[in-house]
Amino acid sequence: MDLVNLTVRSLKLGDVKPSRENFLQVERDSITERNDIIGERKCRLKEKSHDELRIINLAEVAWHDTPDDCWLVIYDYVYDCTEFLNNHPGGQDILLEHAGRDATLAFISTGHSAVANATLERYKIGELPPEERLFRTPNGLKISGF
Ligand code: HEM
Repeated sequence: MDLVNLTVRSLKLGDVKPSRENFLQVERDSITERNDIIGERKCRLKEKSHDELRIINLAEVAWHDTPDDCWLVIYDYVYDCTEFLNNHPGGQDILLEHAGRDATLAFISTGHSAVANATLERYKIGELPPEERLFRTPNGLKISGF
């Protein structure tokens, strides 16, 4: 495209004035889109029901203690953190130190945010059998507020 054509084109574009209504509609559309995305994320992070969770005991968790297969126990729930290793803001080494074991105290003492707690849900794959739980009683009641 030569210079004359370009100039004519930009003059034409300059004539198109965005109306206030168009602008508001674009805003409305983008807000609706954003709300849909947030809603979808909330759904995905919704707490898994007990029926969806597999009972996994500590002996089984212990087998998953490598960078290719890293499970952690936090608050009596079992998490497969393998895919999260490279994305953990605290680094992967600290997760690997607890691979195959209970990491609840380490997780609490680091003072993780609400975002971190919500992120956990994504990796939840099961829960400990009632007799191995520390934070929830066998009838499902929580012992501590978490
Ligand atoms: C699946 C389990 C875990 C998830 C989803 C997770 C998530 C996160 C997130 C989102 C952050 C950013 C700060 C925040 O929002 O709180 C963070 C930071 C951190 N995490 Fe974790 N974490 C997990 C397990 C652990 C464990 C077991 C430890 C062991 C001590 C740990 C140690 C840290 C540290 C030291 C930081 C701070 C990094 C910094 O500020 O430089 N995390 N984690």
